[in-house]
Formats: sequence, structure tokens, C-alpha cells
Amino acid sequence: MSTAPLVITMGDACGIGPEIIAKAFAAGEAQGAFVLGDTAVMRRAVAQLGQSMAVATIEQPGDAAACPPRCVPLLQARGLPSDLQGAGIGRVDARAGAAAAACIEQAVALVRAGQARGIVTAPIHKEALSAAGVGFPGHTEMLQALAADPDEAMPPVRMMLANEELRTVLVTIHMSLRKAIDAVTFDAVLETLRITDRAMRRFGIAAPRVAVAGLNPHAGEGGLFGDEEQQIIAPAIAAARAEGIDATGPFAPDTVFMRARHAPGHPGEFDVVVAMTHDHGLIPVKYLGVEQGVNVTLGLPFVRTSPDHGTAFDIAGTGRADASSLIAALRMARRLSP
Ligand SMILES: NC(=O)c1ccc[n+]([C@@H]2O[C@H](COP(=O)([O-])OP(=O)(O)OC[C@H]3O[C@@H](n4cnc5c(N)ncnc54)[C@H](O)[C@@H]3O)[C@@H](O)[C@H]2O)c1
Ligand SMILES: N[C@H](C(=O)O)[C@H](O)COP(=O)(O)O
Repeated sequence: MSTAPLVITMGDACGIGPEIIAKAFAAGEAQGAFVLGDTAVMRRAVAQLGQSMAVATIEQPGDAAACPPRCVPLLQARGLPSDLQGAGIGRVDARAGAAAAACIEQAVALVRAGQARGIVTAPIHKEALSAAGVGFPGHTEMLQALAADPDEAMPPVRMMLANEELRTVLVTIHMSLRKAIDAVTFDAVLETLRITDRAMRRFGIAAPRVAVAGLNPHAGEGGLFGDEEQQIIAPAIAAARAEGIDATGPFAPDTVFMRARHAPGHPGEFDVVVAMTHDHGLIPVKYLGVEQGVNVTLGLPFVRTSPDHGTAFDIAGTGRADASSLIAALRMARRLSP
């Protein structure tokens, strides 16, 4: 059991990250964790919310434990742009992208050094990240690269989104749909099934039931609407089953989620759905609401969770952002890294 605190990366300074972090601390849901970010940005967020809370700059992660209630312990991240304060709320700004990337990089270094026990990431804006010249589309890819030394192979990772009713793991994520279709290979599907099965067991499900969604309408309708199910997905399922993984499918992507849903009066036929593309998997989870969803990166050698929503530039700075998903991410990170 680690006594190190959780680190919360501040996310894009122009988005709702800083204010939902402030709300989580104000609700007493982030106690024991610390923020890695910029003191002035966090102070602005706390002030905007009208919270009577201090932002206390700490020297090292271990100092977070000494912070009183209603205090946000903040470690000033290294290498932040000196003019970050000029980045406007609700806008794409390369300075905010660069700062967000610097926080993620340092958070991984802290976890790898044993100074933090897991990472909870506030949302970043992918255009801002790209404008800053960061070569990764999102957290998932960046964390994967940072999890290994430069001379080591990167761990295979997958994105999972989960709420009370559904869990979904994606074969492909941040790429065009055209590229995603080509990226649905036997190896990618089989690796996803292995990662998913291992993760479900780690989450306490002794015999995970993994449903596999198809790629094409009605899972190809027997080959009438595409043959990826017959050529790629079904063979990967068979290979996974030969390894003892209880994977079934491919099922029609439009109906498998209602079969998997765990809701009152509906026990759910599966524990998790593996989906081939980003939107196949994420629309059902997000449609149930941004309040409870948590994004977990599976396959990393450390815990990383995140809210299931983005920077919400349209409401940033208005005080309307709901912190529930971040709070759910904090709770899950605590559960996964006791
Ligand atoms: N974990 C992450 O870092 C993460 C996750 C998702 C999206 N993103 C990025 O965020 C940026 C904006 O993405 P988007 O506009 O597609 O999605 P978004 O989730 O930022 O916003 C979608 C809609 O949901 C609302 N919303 C989102 N979070 C909310 C909250 N906590 N409370 C109340 N309303 C909320 C927004 O106001 C907006 O109307 C993109 O660059 C995207 O890639 C990052
Ligand atoms: N695909 C995620 C979503 O829509 O919720 C989001 O872009 C976050 O991805 P990263 O965790 O890789 O930043």
C-alpha cells in the first residue's frame, strides 16, 4: 500500500479543468491529492468560483498531506510558459497546450519515482496540444510513451470508458475513421481482448464476460455489409477464447450496448464491450451523461484516470462545469491504487 498522494494534472488552463479541480477540493473529494500545475491559474479558478479556499504552493508531493481541509496543495510544474496567464479562457492557445503537456510529463516522472501513486488528469485540448508542437494526440498516447524508458518497448495500452452501467474498451482511438478501419487488425483486436480481460480481473471480476462489437452495420450481416467481422474480428475472438478469455461476438455494434447495460431490472449480459472505433464505444457511455463516466488507461504500469469529458470551452469560466466526473475519476484512482 502506497502512502504517496495522487497527482491531479491541471489540464488545459483555458478549459474547465482548473475549476472542476477547485470544485472537487471544495467538496472534500480530493483531500490527500495534490495539483500539478500553475499557481496563478488555480488561484484564478478558485476565485472565479467564489470559493473560500487557499491554494498552497508545496515544495514536494509529500507536503500535500499537511494541507488543511479547504486548501488546494499545488506543486508548481516545471517548464510552464512564462506568459501562461495571457492564455484566454475558452480558446485554443498553444501556451495552454504546452503547459498541459509539461504537467503530464512531470506527473509521470513523479509516479515513476514513487512520489505519487497514480495520476488523475484534468482535460486537455488536442488542438492546443498540437499547436504547442506536442507530437501526441492525447493523454493515452503520451502516457504510453512516457511509461517506458526511451530504449524500452512501449507497453500496449487501451482506452476504457466506464460508468455505473457500461464499460467499453476501444481497439482504435485518435485517428480518422478511414485510418481506424485499417487499424482494426487481428493483432490489435486480440491485444485489446487480452488487455481488457486482465484489467477486468484486476478490477475484481473473477470471470469477465467480454462482448465484442463488430465494425460494420449489423456486424457485417453475414458478409453483405463488409467482411472484417469474418476475416479479422471472429478469428481474433477465437484466438482469445483459446487463451481462456470469455470473449463472444462479433455482435451488432448498435445493439450490443443495450445488452451489456447494467441498470435496475437489467442485469446486463456482459461485463465490458470491446468496440472497434472511438465513437462506437464512447457515444453509448457519454450519452448516459458526463456525470459518472471515467476514462481509464489500461495497460500502463501505473494508474491513470480522467473525467470522460473534455475542456468544455463553451462554458469555461462560467462556473457551470460539473465536477462529478472528475470526482468519479478520483474515487476510481483511489480504488485502483490503494
Ligand atoms: N480527458 C481529456 O483530456 C479529454 C476528454 C474528452 C475530450 N477532450 C478534448 O476536449 C476538447 C473539447 O471536446 P468536446 O467539445 O468534443 O467535448 P467536451 O466534453 O469538452 O464538451 C461537450 C459538451 O459537454 C459539455 N460538458 C463537458 N464537460 C462538462 C462538465 N463537466 N459539466 C457540464 N458540461 C460539460 C460542454 O459544455 C459541451 O457542451 C477536444 O479537444 C477534445 O479532444 C479531452
Ligand atoms: N477520447 C477521449 C474521450 O473522448 O473522452 C478523450 O479524447 C481523452 O483522450 P485521452 O485520455 O487520451 O486524452
